[in-house]
Amino acid sequence: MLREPIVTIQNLDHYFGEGGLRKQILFDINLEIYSGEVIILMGQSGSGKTTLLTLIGGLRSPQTGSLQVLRNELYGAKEKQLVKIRRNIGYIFQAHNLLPFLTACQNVQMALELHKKFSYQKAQAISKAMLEAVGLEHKVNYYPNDLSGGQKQRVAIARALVNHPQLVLADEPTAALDSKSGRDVVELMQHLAKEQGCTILMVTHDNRILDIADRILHMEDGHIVDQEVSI
Ligand SMILES: Nc1ncnc2c1ncn2[C@@H]1O[C@H](COP(=O)(O)OP(=O)(O)OP(=O)(O)O)[C@@H](O)[C@H]1O
Repeated sequence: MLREPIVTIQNLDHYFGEGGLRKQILFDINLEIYSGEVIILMGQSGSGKTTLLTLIGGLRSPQTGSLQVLRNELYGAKEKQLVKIRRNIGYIFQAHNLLPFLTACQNVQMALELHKKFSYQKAQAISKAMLEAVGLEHKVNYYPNDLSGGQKQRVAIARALVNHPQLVLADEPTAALDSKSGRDVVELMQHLAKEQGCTILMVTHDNRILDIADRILHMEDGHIVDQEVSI
């Protein structure tokens, strides 16, 4: 069976700054990511991992080359198109970015309501089910400040996956967690992603979770220098 890439990157460079301060950050990135893959992106601080992740996520615009995500070309795309593509991507960041004045359930529900396809009651039921899937059925009405770091990150995972996105981008999702919670959180992401058939691209410095990846990409000074495929 021919696998179709859901991300195709060709000759992508990226620069920050203007005039004399202009600095090249990414150099001729070429990459294909396939449906259902779990990919880990590693590399030293400043090597360009987050820049690449935010480009793929439509959070900044490509300046050169070609970047296709979920069959859309992002190079030259208008803000409106980028917003539409972002709705099909789940984001998980190091800081969970939960809204402190909303309960766990309301935080998840908010992501669903952006799609406006469900009634309030239906959205609430789906959000509760998602929190149950991440093992937080007893915490649905808790506020983020009353949850542990690992629990907050689980809520963030529930929020990222509740819309069944085809692509999940995670930037150091375990950085704020102890090793046991970190491991639990990525195993949960991997399990839910395989269940939903979505692709995960995760930036991490955490050597303890490398075994969950199908492929590991190494970045150095803005270049992808090496790829390892897990057996
Ligand atoms: N908005 C920006 N303006 C100017 N320079 C930036 C900007 N964002 C990132 N950079 C620079 O681009 C380079 C790559 O940053 P990036 O955050 O992509 O690296 P990273 O590999 O994710 O690093 P880390 O592991 O520390 O998060 C760094 O030198 C950084 O200082």
